Amino acid sequence: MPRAPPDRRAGVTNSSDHRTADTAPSAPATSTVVDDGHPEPPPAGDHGPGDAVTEEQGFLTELYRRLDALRAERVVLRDRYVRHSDNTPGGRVERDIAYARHAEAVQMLNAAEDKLCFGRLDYAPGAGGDADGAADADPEHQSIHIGRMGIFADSGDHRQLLMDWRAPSARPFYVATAARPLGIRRRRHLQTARRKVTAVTDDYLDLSGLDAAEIAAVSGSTGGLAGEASLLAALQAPRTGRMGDIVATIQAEQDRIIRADRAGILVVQGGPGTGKTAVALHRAAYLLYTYREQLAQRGVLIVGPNPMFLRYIGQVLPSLGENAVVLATVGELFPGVSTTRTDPPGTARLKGRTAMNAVIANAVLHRQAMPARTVEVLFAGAPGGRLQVTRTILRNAQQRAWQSRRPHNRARAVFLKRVLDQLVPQVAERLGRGPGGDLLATRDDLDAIRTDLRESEELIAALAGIWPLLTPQRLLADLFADRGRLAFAADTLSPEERDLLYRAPVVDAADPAGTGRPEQQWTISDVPLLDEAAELLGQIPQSRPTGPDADTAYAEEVLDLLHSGETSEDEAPLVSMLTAADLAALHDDVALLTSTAERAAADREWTFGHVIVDEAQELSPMAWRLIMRRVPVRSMTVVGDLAQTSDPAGATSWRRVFRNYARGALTVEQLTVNYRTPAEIMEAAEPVLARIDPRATAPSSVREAGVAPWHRRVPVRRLAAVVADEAVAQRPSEGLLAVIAPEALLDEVGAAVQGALDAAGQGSAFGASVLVMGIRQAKGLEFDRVLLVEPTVMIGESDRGLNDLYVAMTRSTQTLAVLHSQDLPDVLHRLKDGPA
Ligand SMILES: Nc1ncnc2c1ncn2[C@@H]1O[C@H](COP(=O)(O)OP(=O)(O)OP(=O)(O)O)[C@@H](O)[C@H]1O
Repeated sequence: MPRAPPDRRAGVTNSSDHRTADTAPSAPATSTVVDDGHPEPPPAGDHGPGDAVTEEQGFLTELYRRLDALRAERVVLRDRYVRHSDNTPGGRVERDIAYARHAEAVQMLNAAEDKLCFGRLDYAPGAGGDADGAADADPEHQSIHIGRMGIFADSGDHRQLLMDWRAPSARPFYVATAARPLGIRRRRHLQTARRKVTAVTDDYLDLSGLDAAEIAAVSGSTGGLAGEASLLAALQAPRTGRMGDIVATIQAEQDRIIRADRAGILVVQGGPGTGKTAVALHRAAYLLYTYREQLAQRGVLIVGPNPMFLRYIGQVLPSLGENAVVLATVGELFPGVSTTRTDPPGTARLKGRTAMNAVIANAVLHRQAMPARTVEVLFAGAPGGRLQVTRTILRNAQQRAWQSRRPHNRARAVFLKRVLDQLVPQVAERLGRGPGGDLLATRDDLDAIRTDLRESEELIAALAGIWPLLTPQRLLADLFADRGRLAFAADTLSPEERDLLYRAPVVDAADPAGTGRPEQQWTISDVPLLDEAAELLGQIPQSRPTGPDADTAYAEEVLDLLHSGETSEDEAPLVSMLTAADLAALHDDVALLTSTAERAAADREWTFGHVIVDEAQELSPMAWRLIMRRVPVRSMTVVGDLAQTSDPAGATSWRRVFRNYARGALTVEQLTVNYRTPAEIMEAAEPVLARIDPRATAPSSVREAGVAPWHRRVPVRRLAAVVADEAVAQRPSEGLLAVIAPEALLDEVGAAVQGALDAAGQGSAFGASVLVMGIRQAKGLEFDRVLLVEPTVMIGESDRGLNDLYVAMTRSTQTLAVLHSQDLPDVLHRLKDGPA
């Protein structure tokens, strides 16, 4: 049963009762539906019954014919390149580039197959060239069809058959209203199934050309949300576990966010189901289309809360023909580490604090601490057969290394060089001094001594212990496993806080040193710390790099030396003309052979052209530091809901989160219409939201489900069994049922549900239609039905338990039932009594 939201076109406003010209009541709409057995009155104006569908079917058939032809052409071109190569390196590169280009085009054409065309704009008479996009319209019919991609006719004039939804000319399809028709007379929504038109709905935006009878015929019909019939059909459809695109039904204010300027940080705050994820993904597609040159090279990074969520959204961009995107959780943002482990709440909160910067910087400093007394090293050429590596020598070298301002691993070269420089005269002493007190050693003698010192294993081993090469993993594993190191590095933290960081080393045969096997212990909150450590440590210089890395490494090394004043004069002119990127670019032809997304995902220092963060409220301040390093241009879209924050280190204010990053370019938008959760469930969830934040307003639901959410109390010993029976009873024939339970009950409930499904002969596993999960996995997802178990325990499991309850309640698109043995939390008083 459709239900009008308070402001039907206002998906985004700054306050719920704010109306602008854009949100004025829309024009009437008429529908023609075929093949569902319920034809509605014919559209007024241009067509008789069924004419519209027939007309559009003719167009669609022609369009698919063209799509097939384009695909066939591209397949031929692609396959020709598989066979073609002149077998020179240049020829192979040319072949691979051409192959990749044609393969990508084929992929894009394949992706456009479903719902290729979903709309049409007819321009008002005289609007012609003035109307936005009129120049692209069919000159004869003054109309243009809108779809997933741009397609031109094969004929000589290369007439545009289909306009890409992202083109500026397609914009009126999403934003034109009766109050602001933008030169559009009629907007038509097409519903299609495979290659067949199933329904056509028209909005008349400019009634001036119609006579009184025509106006009467088109008035009094549905009106309201743009493309209401298509929208409601999409919203009512059973869920598949994969998010779909919304290109056909984007609402005006969602469109404003999708097409917002690329520069700066755009924060989209919105309650559950308001389309934040959908909008963020379509914005990525829009940006990749509009700024293709820049973004195809640098790529777009999308950060989501967990791997299940990334799988859920993973199809949306490919279905829009876009692939230059990296999807990752925070646990995957440090190449070489991939973790879903979490820390206990207190530890996670602490590791998320910016105070950890200083802890890590101190941990590095601790590894550069000089010994308390002179280090003696066996060396045959030294007086007495021992080198005296004094504290003065070491301190001088340490100072020079610090002055170089290089990260630890690269400053080490400066440190070693300075120590050697100071040891050379000590050895040269053996050759004696002249009458004036000068060393007798010649320049050649000094060079030979330096070489001997450099090759002395004893000396190198001694110095390696004083200024060791370190990976971020080694630094952190050593820090967490050693209370002494923690006491030095975390001196600003309390002893209790240091205890939270301490992690007893895992000792096993494969790790005799007993410092643990960090790769098995990393948690999501460690990942930003590893990244911070990587910044301070720098890469470990490769002794003999090969391939493209060799050029980059060499160039960087040379440039570093130049900047630190360590170069000899004859090196300077050469390097001053080059950047590291210039040198690395010599090998770009090789790099091209892997996709932007693959290269970006594997490179910690990769910077993206745009970064999108979903469920952004969950990120800690340390995680934000990591993300900001990936996007120095600060072109970002951040979507989230402060009322849904679960993470103990998560956000409570957007302005606070971005205070130090936005450089004045921060925009906060609100979404206020809930497309997912039915009104009955939102009503029951309102007191929960009011308890989380009394000032917050729940988003208004776009529809009702016709079923009130309910609860039932059962004895504790029967809880799991009752949940299981209910899951069997409610299991939908199409769509998904989620059982969301507190972590403490997950195993028991999971086993009971599994057993009941088996007993009922409904599949060996949960199959596709019943899922049992905790709140962390449910984040961002949606299901047709939700069974919520023991809310009181859920609330007690976390500092942000009420937020978790709010998230769990709002995952459903149809029904919600709560089963519990403990008292129902008072915030759930609006739930009806369920069946006994
Ligand atoms: N304009 C639209 N047309 C069709 N479907 C839409 C539209 N906007 C949103 N939806 C649908 O509404 C549902 C909720 O959207 P989405 O998951 O993006 O919301 P959200 O704000 O990210 O939710 P949450 O914060 O609760 O995770 C999805 O099924 C999405 O496809």
